[in-house]
Amino acid sequence: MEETQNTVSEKSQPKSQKDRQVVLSVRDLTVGFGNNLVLDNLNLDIYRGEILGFVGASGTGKSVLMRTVLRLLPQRSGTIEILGVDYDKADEDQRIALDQRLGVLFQHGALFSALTVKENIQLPMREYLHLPQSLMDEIAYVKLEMVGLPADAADKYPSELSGGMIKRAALARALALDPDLVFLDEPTSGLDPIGAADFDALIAKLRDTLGLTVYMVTHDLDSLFSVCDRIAVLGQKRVLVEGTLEDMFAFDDPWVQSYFRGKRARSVVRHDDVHDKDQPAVSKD
Ligand SMILES: Nc1ncnc2c1ncn2[C@@H]1O[C@H](COP(=O)(O)OP(=O)(O)OP(=O)(O)O)[C@@H](O)[C@H]1O
Repeated sequence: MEETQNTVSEKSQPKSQKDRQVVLSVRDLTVGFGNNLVLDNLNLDIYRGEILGFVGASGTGKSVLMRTVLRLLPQRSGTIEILGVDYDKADEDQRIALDQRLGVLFQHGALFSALTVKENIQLPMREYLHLPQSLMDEIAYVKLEMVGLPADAADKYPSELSGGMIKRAALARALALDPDLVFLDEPTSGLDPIGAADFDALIAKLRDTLGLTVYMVTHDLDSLFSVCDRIAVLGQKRVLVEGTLEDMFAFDDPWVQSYFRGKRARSVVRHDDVHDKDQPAVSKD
């Protein structure tokens, strides 16, 4: 990241980070709609195996960035490299191969209501792979188990599931092709605190066991404080700051300060861990 981006300097990052593999690299990305410039020369890196929490005030462009990275929206300028592939320069075969290495959990799950859970999970397999039905069934049951859903959820329709089950079923679909990089758009929104904490724990477990890299757009302070390795804040049409929670606490910006040091944040941070009165420590419980 260039220093002009106001990112945390390399000195304050863990030393090993410099050697880590960049899985997603966004450079000088500009996206807009008519006169509405949403992202202006934005830069962002995500490293292999990390859970990156992406935050920002409502309407700053978090969804626009995610959708642009997923090629669902066009960019005006800039480059996006995922797993070493620049989609704009890639040929058809490279694009298809890249698409299979990405998993997406859209906000509210976005399951097809006319399909059962099993059929939803099998959609990516049908699109990209030519497998016998019996094998696709087997894989679907493995994915269900992976996300903590019972086998009998397979034949249910989305309308028969609770909000938490829909998120898990959508996650199972996102994992259908064993992706390297998973995009989660507000995965815990609409869940009660216990359901949200369980979902966070599931994401951390999947990252640990499958070696996933996770890009998580979230407003959930509990998620940021409990499972995210790094945080990036979107503001003023670019990444204002990226780094650890301590970097967020130290960053001099009114929105960042009120978000990470506000009343809501203070209720999540464990006060008995506070090292000094200006620098609250963070609970990882
Ligand atoms: N398809 C589109 N056409 C025109 N403008 C759009 C489109 N999608 C998003 N925008 C605009 O881009 C800006 C950023 O929207 P976006 O949905 O990315 O915000 P966000 O940070 O995800 O907000 P929230 O946290 O509320 O979900 C808004 O001004 C929005 O109106």
